[in-house]
Amino acid sequence: MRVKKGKEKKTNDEDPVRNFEKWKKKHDKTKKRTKPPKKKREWEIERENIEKLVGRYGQINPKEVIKFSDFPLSQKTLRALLESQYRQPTEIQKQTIGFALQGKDVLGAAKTGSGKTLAFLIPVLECLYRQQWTAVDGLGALIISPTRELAYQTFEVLRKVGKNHDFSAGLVIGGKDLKDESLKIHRTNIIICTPGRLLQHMDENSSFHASDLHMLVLDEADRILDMGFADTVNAIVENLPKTRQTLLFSATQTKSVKDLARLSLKNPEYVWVHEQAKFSTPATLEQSYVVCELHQKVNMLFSFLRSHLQKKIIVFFACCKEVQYLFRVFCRLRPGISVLALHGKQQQMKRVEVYNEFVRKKAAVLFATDIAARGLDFPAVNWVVQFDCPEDANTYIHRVGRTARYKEGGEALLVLLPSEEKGMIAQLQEKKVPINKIQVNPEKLVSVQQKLEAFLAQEKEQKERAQRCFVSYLRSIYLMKNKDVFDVFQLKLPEYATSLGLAVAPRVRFLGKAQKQRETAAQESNTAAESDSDEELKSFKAQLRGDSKPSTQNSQSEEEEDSDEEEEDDSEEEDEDDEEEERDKNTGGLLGTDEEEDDDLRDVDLLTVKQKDVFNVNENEQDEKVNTTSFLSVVQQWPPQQRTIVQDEEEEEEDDEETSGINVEAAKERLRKEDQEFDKKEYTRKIKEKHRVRLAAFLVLCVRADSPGLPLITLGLNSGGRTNLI
Ligand SMILES: Nc1ncnc2c1ncn2[C@@H]1O[C@H](COP(=O)(O)OP(=O)(O)OP(=O)(O)O)[C@@H](O)[C@H]1O
Repeated sequence: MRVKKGKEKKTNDEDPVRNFEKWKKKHDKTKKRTKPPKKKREWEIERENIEKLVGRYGQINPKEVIKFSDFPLSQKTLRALLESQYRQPTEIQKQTIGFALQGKDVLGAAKTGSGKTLAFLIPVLECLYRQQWTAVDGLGALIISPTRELAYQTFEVLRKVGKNHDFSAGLVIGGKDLKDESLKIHRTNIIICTPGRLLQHMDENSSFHASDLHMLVLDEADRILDMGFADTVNAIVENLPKTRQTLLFSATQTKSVKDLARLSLKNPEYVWVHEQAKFSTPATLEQSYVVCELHQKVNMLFSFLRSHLQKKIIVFFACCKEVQYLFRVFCRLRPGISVLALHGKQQQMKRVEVYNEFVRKKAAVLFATDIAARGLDFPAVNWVVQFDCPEDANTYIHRVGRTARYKEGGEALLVLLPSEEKGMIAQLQEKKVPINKIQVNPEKLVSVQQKLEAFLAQEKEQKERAQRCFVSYLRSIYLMKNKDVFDVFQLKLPEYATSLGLAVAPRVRFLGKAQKQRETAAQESNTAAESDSDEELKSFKAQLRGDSKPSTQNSQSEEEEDSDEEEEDDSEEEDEDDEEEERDKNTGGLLGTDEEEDDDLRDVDLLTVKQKDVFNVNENEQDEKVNTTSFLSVVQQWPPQQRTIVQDEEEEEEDDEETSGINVEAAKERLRKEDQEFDKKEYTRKIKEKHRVRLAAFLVLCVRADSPGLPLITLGLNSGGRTNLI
């Protein structure tokens, strides 16, 4: 058996064909083992992915896009969008992202709240991703925002949607040591900045260079221009490489936006999403206006807040001093809802704090100047109340744009003086804003004047604030360009002063001067009409007439004079703002809960709305007429007969306690005397204060130079969204 086996084996080994087959098999195996298929490196895969994406750019058809994933976007961006709950692009995003990916310049205009921020952030991220941009490549994209708040907000969105990328991003908005910022800027890939600060870096920071910049974004271009940054932006644009791509976004199409577009864009694609739209404001926004005498406005606002305790409301005012004063007194009046204030005289950190607090709160009222009007995205705002008439229809549109954002519903109430109604409504009509006239139920109107008088009698500082509020409001009206809407001489000043709690209207020097100029001009124009034969004299008088109008220059000098004074107490006021808010948190803000049940009922009650379709939008509602007479005949009474009606008993008692020790008539008399003395003392005080403030400002500057501030927060947008302060 053994021999046989051995024999067989021998025979096999000797077969050359078999041996060759065996050898070949063995050799092949070895070969495979020694040379595994080549694994592609990460950057190669990325490059292939990029090539595939770019290959699809030409086929983008906005009409076929439903989800973000229908765009050829990187996985890193798509994942972040999904994680941030952005699934379907809005119209402006659908229509602009394709062009921007293809490398075209874009001029995009769309209603407020329509999603313009993502329309430029996605292309920015994709542009740098395509270039495989890294930290060492420096500045690749620049986003210019009109205000610090908007820059901050855009930065927050960028952190969300860019978290899977490895780019660094920085916020350059001023307020911090330039040198410190300079060191970080050149290592930052995406900079979000305000125009003034950026130009300062370009001018003063030798290490700043933007020679490799790929993309420039001008966000809220209309606002940038309105704020007087046209020259600054032009100077910035001149310093940037011509090869860059530029995206310009605006909520409104004005002539100056088109001028800027001509200067900064090359053969742009114009995307005007709502051009054909019937209305220029979101369809989900319900808009109304009410005509109210100036001296009833504070009462009206208080009554409004009392009937909307569970809502999130923004109230827009004409000037900072008005916000400062009314914020304080409203905190003390305890409307039953948390009151916050946001205005330009607050320091940056404070503004960010207030912004975040209002974002967090479910029900609160934010008193704000137009600083909050554009671009700021506060979630779930139910109401926008325009306590003071906006400068123009565009400002109106921006203000109301703080509510009814991204398919949400919202309501807007515009408060107009009788003298403002005709001019402003005509403007809104022209701008395709559907707005209905409504009226306030006079029975539900609560008068707070006695309480204000009592506050002012108790605190001299409060009285001075009321006086500054009075003067500042008049100045803001006086400075308005559109005299068809804003006529300061039609305002009833004594009544207005009383409505703020002042016994006597403060003297307003610029109004006195303007009044004299008006009279002179009127006389001269009469004389001119009589002597129309003398051409030379006529033109001279025409010149005089021109001079006599309240010119901006004149008013500016007044403004400067007063602004010195205004700045005096800023830091002081801010501290007090904090204190007052603290007090509010502990008191007034808590009152809301009791009122929850009948909130909606009162809402209906105060605005017993006899809606009138001013633009004949709803033809079948035409028979509902507005009846303003009953309301006005009651509310114009003086002294006011009404006392607070909408109050719970507990509070009524508390209020009585608060005011019971005060004889209001005696207090008024005392105030009157004080006011007489006030004018005399004012001049001396101002001079002293100016010296004090200059010294204080100098000290503050010295301190600030050492203290850390917000502005340059350079963040790595790397995976996990870690925040790296560099
Ligand atoms: N595709 C989307 N899906 C869901 N929500 C979105 C989308 N795009 C934007 N939003 C949300 O809509 C709101 C408005 O967006 P954004 O602030 O970009 O509007 P905007 O057009 O810039 O407004 P404004 O002109 O007032 O600045 C934001 O809360 C944003 O998170």
